[in-house]
Amino acid sequence: MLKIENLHAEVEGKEILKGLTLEVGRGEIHAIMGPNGSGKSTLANVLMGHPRYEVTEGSVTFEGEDVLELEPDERAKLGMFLAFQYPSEVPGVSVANFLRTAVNSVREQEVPPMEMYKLLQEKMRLMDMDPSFAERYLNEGFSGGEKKRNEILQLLVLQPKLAILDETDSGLDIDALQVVARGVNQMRGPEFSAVVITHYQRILRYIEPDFVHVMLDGRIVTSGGKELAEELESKGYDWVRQEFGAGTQS
Ligand SMILES: Nc1ncnc2c1ncn2[C@@H]1O[C@H](COP(=O)(O)OP(=O)(O)OP(=O)(O)O)[C@@H](O)[C@H]1O
Repeated sequence: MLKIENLHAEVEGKEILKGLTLEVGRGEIHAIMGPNGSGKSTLANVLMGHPRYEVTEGSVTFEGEDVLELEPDERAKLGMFLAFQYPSEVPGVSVANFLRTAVNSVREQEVPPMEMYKLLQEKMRLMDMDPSFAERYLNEGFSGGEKKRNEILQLLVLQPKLAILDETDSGLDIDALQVVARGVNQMRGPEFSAVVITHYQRILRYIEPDFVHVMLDGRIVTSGGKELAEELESKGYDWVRQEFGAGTQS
Protein backbone atom coordinates (compact mmCIF):
# COMPACT_ATOMS: atom_id res chain seq x y z
CA MET A 1 0.00 0.00 0.00
CA LEU A 2 2.67 2.50 1.09
CA LYS A 3 6.16 1.89 -0.21
CA ILE A 4 9.06 4.12 0.79
CA GLU A 5 12.36 3.30 -0.86
CA ASN A 6 15.79 4.71 -0.11
CA LEU A 7 14.30 8.06 0.88
CA HIS A 8 16.74 10.92 1.35
CA ALA A 9 15.48 14.32 2.40
CA GLU A 10 17.03 17.52 3.60
CA VAL A 11 15.96 20.66 5.35
CA GLU A 12 17.86 23.89 4.86
CA GLY A 13 20.70 22.02 3.19
CA LYS A 14 21.07 19.48 6.00
CA GLU A 15 20.42 15.85 5.19
CA ILE A 16 18.05 14.32 7.75
CA LEU A 17 16.61 11.24 6.06
CA LYS A 18 19.45 9.13 4.79
CA GLY A 19 18.07 6.19 2.88
CA LEU A 20 14.85 5.20 4.65
CA THR A 21 12.99 2.14 3.40
CA LEU A 22 9.59 1.01 4.69
CA GLU A 23 6.63 -0.94 3.35
CA VAL A 24 3.17 -0.82 4.89
CA GLY A 25 0.60 -3.37 3.77
CA ARG A 26 -3.18 -3.12 3.83
CA GLY A 27 -4.67 -3.49 7.28
CA GLU A 28 -1.32 -3.19 9.07
CA ILE A 29 -0.43 -0.94 11.99
CA HIS A 30 3.22 0.07 12.09
CA ALA A 31 4.97 1.96 14.86
CA ILE A 32 8.12 3.98 14.29
CA MET A 33 10.24 4.68 17.32
CA GLY A 34 13.65 6.22 17.74
CA PRO A 35 15.72 8.59 19.83
CA ASN A 36 15.23 12.36 19.70
CA GLY A 37 16.47 13.89 16.49
CA SER A 38 16.51 10.64 14.54
CA GLY A 39 14.20 12.14 11.88
CA LYS A 40 10.75 10.83 12.82
CA SER A 41 8.90 14.13 12.43
CA THR A 42 10.88 14.84 9.28
CA LEU A 43 9.50 11.63 7.81
CA ALA A 44 5.93 12.71 8.67
CA ASN A 45 6.54 16.16 7.17
CA VAL A 46 7.96 14.70 3.96
CA LEU A 47 5.00 12.33 3.63
CA MET A 48 2.55 15.21 3.97
CA GLY A 49 4.45 17.28 1.42
CA HIS A 50 5.72 20.06 3.67
CA PRO A 51 7.41 22.55 1.34
CA ARG A 52 10.41 23.09 3.60
CA TYR A 53 11.66 19.54 3.14
CA GLU A 54 13.42 18.61 -0.06
CA VAL A 55 13.53 15.02 -1.21
CA THR A 56 16.89 14.46 -2.88
CA GLU A 57 16.70 10.74 -3.60
CA GLY A 58 14.37 7.75 -3.36
CA SER A 59 10.66 7.22 -3.88
CA VAL A 60 7.34 7.06 -2.05
CA THR A 61 4.36 5.34 -3.64
CA PHE A 62 0.85 4.87 -2.32
CA GLU A 63 -1.20 2.22 -4.10
CA GLY A 64 1.28 2.53 -6.96
CA GLU A 65 1.00 6.34 -7.31
CA ASP A 66 4.06 8.53 -6.98
CA VAL A 67 3.23 10.47 -3.82
CA LEU A 68 6.15 12.87 -4.11
CA GLU A 69 4.69 14.32 -7.30
CA LEU A 70 1.38 15.13 -5.59
CA GLU A 71 0.22 18.17 -3.65
CA PRO A 72 -0.95 17.54 -0.05
CA ASP A 73 -4.64 17.76 -1.04
CA GLU A 74 -4.11 15.22 -3.82
CA ARG A 75 -2.48 12.89 -1.31
CA ALA A 76 -5.55 13.24 0.89
CA LYS A 77 -7.84 12.44 -2.05
CA LEU A 78 -5.96 9.19 -2.56
CA GLY A 79 -6.84 8.24 1.01
CA MET A 80 -3.83 9.40 3.01
CA PHE A 81 -4.37 11.15 6.32
CA LEU A 82 -1.66 13.09 8.04
CA ALA A 83 -2.13 14.31 11.55
CA PHE A 84 0.13 16.89 13.05
CA GLN A 85 1.72 17.72 16.31
CA TYR A 86 0.89 21.39 16.21
CA PRO A 87 -2.42 21.95 14.43
CA SER A 88 -3.00 25.60 13.53
CA GLU A 89 -5.74 27.79 14.90
CA VAL A 90 -8.30 28.88 12.34
CA PRO A 91 -10.47 31.59 13.90
CA GLY A 92 -13.87 32.01 12.24
CA VAL A 93 -14.06 28.41 10.98
CA SER A 94 -15.98 26.03 13.19
CA VAL A 95 -15.00 22.41 13.72
CA ALA A 96 -18.22 21.30 11.96
CA ASN A 97 -17.60 23.53 8.93
CA PHE A 98 -14.02 22.49 8.68
CA LEU A 99 -14.90 18.81 8.78
CA ARG A 100 -17.67 19.21 6.22
CA THR A 101 -15.28 20.95 3.84
CA ALA A 102 -12.61 18.32 4.46
CA VAL A 103 -14.99 15.41 3.85
CA ASN A 104 -16.42 16.97 0.68
CA SER A 105 -12.96 17.65 -0.68
CA VAL A 106 -11.90 14.00 -0.46
CA ARG A 107 -15.19 12.40 -1.55
CA GLU A 108 -16.40 12.19 -5.12
CA GLN A 109 -19.87 13.40 -4.15
CA GLU A 110 -20.87 16.05 -1.67
CA VAL A 111 -22.25 14.63 1.58
CA PRO A 112 -25.82 15.92 2.20
CA PRO A 113 -25.92 18.25 5.26
CA MET A 114 -28.18 15.94 7.30
CA GLU A 115 -25.97 12.94 6.69
CA MET A 116 -22.91 14.99 7.60
CA TYR A 117 -24.58 16.14 10.81
CA LYS A 118 -25.41 12.55 11.79
CA LEU A 119 -21.92 11.33 10.93
CA LEU A 120 -20.38 14.05 13.07
CA GLN A 121 -22.72 13.39 16.01
CA GLU A 122 -22.00 9.67 15.87
CA LYS A 123 -18.23 10.09 15.81
CA MET A 124 -18.30 12.74 18.54
CA ARG A 125 -20.31 10.42 20.76
CA LEU A 126 -17.74 7.75 20.14
CA MET A 127 -15.02 10.11 21.32
CA ASP A 128 -17.05 11.29 24.35
CA MET A 129 -17.10 14.81 22.97
CA ASP A 130 -19.67 17.39 23.95
CA PRO A 131 -21.86 18.31 20.93
CA SER A 132 -21.14 22.01 21.51
CA PHE A 133 -17.53 21.33 20.56
CA ALA A 134 -18.53 21.19 16.88
CA GLU A 135 -19.44 24.90 16.98
CA ARG A 136 -16.12 26.07 18.37
CA TYR A 137 -13.58 27.69 16.09
CA LEU A 138 -10.93 25.29 14.91
CA ASN A 139 -8.18 24.83 17.47
CA GLU A 140 -8.79 28.29 18.94
CA GLY A 141 -8.08 28.05 22.62
CA PHE A 142 -8.21 24.25 22.48
CA SER A 143 -6.29 22.48 25.19
CA GLY A 144 -3.67 19.96 24.11
CA GLY A 145 -6.10 17.13 24.77
CA GLU A 146 -8.92 18.84 22.83
CA LYS A 147 -6.63 19.35 19.83
CA LYS A 148 -5.79 15.68 19.92
CA ARG A 149 -9.42 14.67 20.21
CA ASN A 150 -10.29 16.92 17.28
CA GLU A 151 -7.51 15.42 15.19
CA ILE A 152 -8.79 11.92 15.86
CA LEU A 153 -12.35 13.07 15.14
CA GLN A 154 -11.07 14.12 11.71
CA LEU A 155 -9.62 10.65 11.25
CA LEU A 156 -12.93 9.00 12.10
CA VAL A 157 -14.96 11.31 9.89
CA LEU A 158 -12.62 11.15 6.90
CA GLN A 159 -12.15 7.36 7.04
CA PRO A 160 -8.80 7.33 5.19
CA LYS A 161 -7.07 4.19 3.92
CA LEU A 162 -3.80 5.13 5.59
CA ALA A 163 -3.10 7.40 8.54
CA ILE A 164 0.29 8.82 9.42
CA LEU A 165 0.12 9.92 13.04
CA ASP A 166 3.02 11.85 14.45
CA GLU A 167 2.46 11.47 18.15
CA THR A 168 4.54 13.49 20.45
CA ASP A 169 2.90 12.70 23.73
CA SER A 170 4.82 15.27 25.71
CA GLY A 171 2.35 17.48 27.49
CA LEU A 172 -0.54 15.17 26.76
CA ASP A 173 -2.13 13.43 29.66
CA ILE A 174 -2.95 9.77 29.72
CA ASP A 175 -6.53 10.47 28.57
CA ALA A 176 -5.29 12.15 25.40
CA LEU A 177 -3.08 9.17 24.64
CA GLN A 178 -6.02 6.89 25.11
CA VAL A 179 -8.08 9.08 22.77
CA VAL A 180 -5.54 8.54 20.00
CA ALA A 181 -5.47 4.84 20.74
CA ARG A 182 -9.25 4.62 20.77
CA GLY A 183 -9.44 6.32 17.38
CA VAL A 184 -6.86 4.05 15.82
CA ASN A 185 -8.39 0.95 17.36
CA GLN A 186 -11.84 2.03 16.08
CA MET A 187 -10.48 2.31 12.57
CA ARG A 188 -8.61 -0.97 12.71
CA GLY A 189 -9.64 -3.41 10.00
CA PRO A 190 -8.58 -4.91 6.68
CA GLU A 191 -9.03 -1.59 4.85
CA PHE A 192 -7.14 0.65 7.24
CA SER A 193 -3.40 0.98 7.73
CA ALA A 194 -1.50 3.29 10.04
CA VAL A 195 2.00 4.46 10.72
CA VAL A 196 2.19 5.70 14.29
CA ILE A 197 5.31 7.72 14.97
CA THR A 198 5.93 7.66 18.67
CA HIS A 199 8.36 9.76 20.57
CA TYR A 200 7.80 7.74 23.72
CA GLN A 201 6.82 4.12 24.14
CA ARG A 202 3.76 4.83 26.26
CA ILE A 203 1.23 4.95 23.44
CA LEU A 204 2.05 1.41 22.39
CA ARG A 205 0.48 0.15 25.58
CA TYR A 206 -2.85 1.16 24.06
CA ILE A 207 -2.26 0.54 20.37
CA GLU A 208 -0.92 -2.87 19.58
CA PRO A 209 1.26 -2.52 16.48
CA ASP A 210 1.76 -5.36 14.02
CA PHE A 211 5.28 -4.11 13.31
CA VAL A 212 7.73 -1.91 15.18
CA HIS A 213 10.59 -0.09 13.44
CA VAL A 214 13.46 1.73 15.05
CA MET A 215 14.81 4.82 13.40
CA LEU A 216 18.32 6.08 13.97
CA ASP A 217 20.12 8.84 12.12
CA GLY A 218 17.60 9.06 9.29
CA ARG A 219 17.16 5.36 8.58
CA ILE A 220 15.24 2.40 9.87
CA VAL A 221 17.91 0.27 11.47
CA THR A 222 15.88 -2.62 12.82
CA SER A 223 12.30 -3.91 12.68
CA GLY A 224 10.31 -6.50 14.54
CA GLY A 225 7.00 -7.27 16.17
CA LYS A 226 5.56 -5.61 19.25
CA GLU A 227 8.14 -7.36 21.41
CA LEU A 228 10.76 -5.01 19.93
CA ALA A 229 9.03 -2.09 21.68
CA GLU A 230 9.30 -3.99 24.98
CA GLU A 231 12.95 -4.77 24.32
CA LEU A 232 13.61 -1.07 23.71
CA GLU A 233 11.79 -0.16 26.88
CA SER A 234 14.12 -2.34 28.90
CA LYS A 235 17.39 -1.83 27.00
CA GLY A 236 17.03 1.83 25.98
CA TYR A 237 18.24 3.58 22.86
CA ASP A 238 21.93 3.28 23.83
CA TRP A 239 21.57 -0.36 22.94
CA VAL A 240 20.29 0.63 19.49
CA ARG A 241 23.14 3.08 19.02
CA GLN A 242 25.70 0.45 19.98
CA GLU A 243 24.16 -2.21 17.78
CA PHE A 244 23.23 -0.11 14.78
CA GLY A 245 24.90 3.29 15.15
CA ALA A 246 27.43 4.83 12.77
CA GLY A 247 30.48 2.64 12.39
CA THR A 248 28.67 -0.57 13.30
CA GLN A 249 27.44 -3.17 10.87
CA SER A 250 23.68 -3.43 10.49
N1 LIG B 1 13.46 23.17 9.94
C1 LIG B 1 14.60 22.64 10.35
N2 LIG B 1 15.77 23.32 10.30
C2 LIG B 1 16.92 22.78 10.72
N3 LIG B 1 17.04 21.56 11.24
C3 LIG B 1 15.93 20.82 11.32
C4 LIG B 1 14.65 21.31 10.89
N4 LIG B 1 13.73 20.35 11.10
C5 LIG B 1 14.39 19.30 11.64
N5 LIG B 1 15.71 19.60 11.78
C6 LIG B 1 16.74 18.73 12.36
O1 LIG B 1 16.54 17.42 11.87
C7 LIG B 1 16.87 16.46 12.85
C8 LIG B 1 15.70 15.48 12.98
O2 LIG B 1 14.58 16.17 13.53
P1 LIG B 1 13.16 15.48 13.71
O3 LIG B 1 12.28 16.49 14.34
O4 LIG B 1 12.74 14.88 12.43
O5 LIG B 1 13.52 14.33 14.73
P2 LIG B 1 12.57 13.44 15.66
O6 LIG B 1 13.08 12.05 15.52
O7 LIG B 1 11.16 13.69 15.31
O8 LIG B 1 12.95 14.00 17.09
P3 LIG B 1 12.12 14.13 18.49
O9 LIG B 1 11.89 12.74 18.98
O10 LIG B 1 13.11 14.87 19.33
O11 LIG B 1 10.88 14.92 18.20
C9 LIG B 1 17.18 17.23 14.13
O12 LIG B 1 18.59 17.33 14.25
C10 LIG B 1 16.59 18.59 13.86
O13 LIG B 1 17.27 19.62 14.52
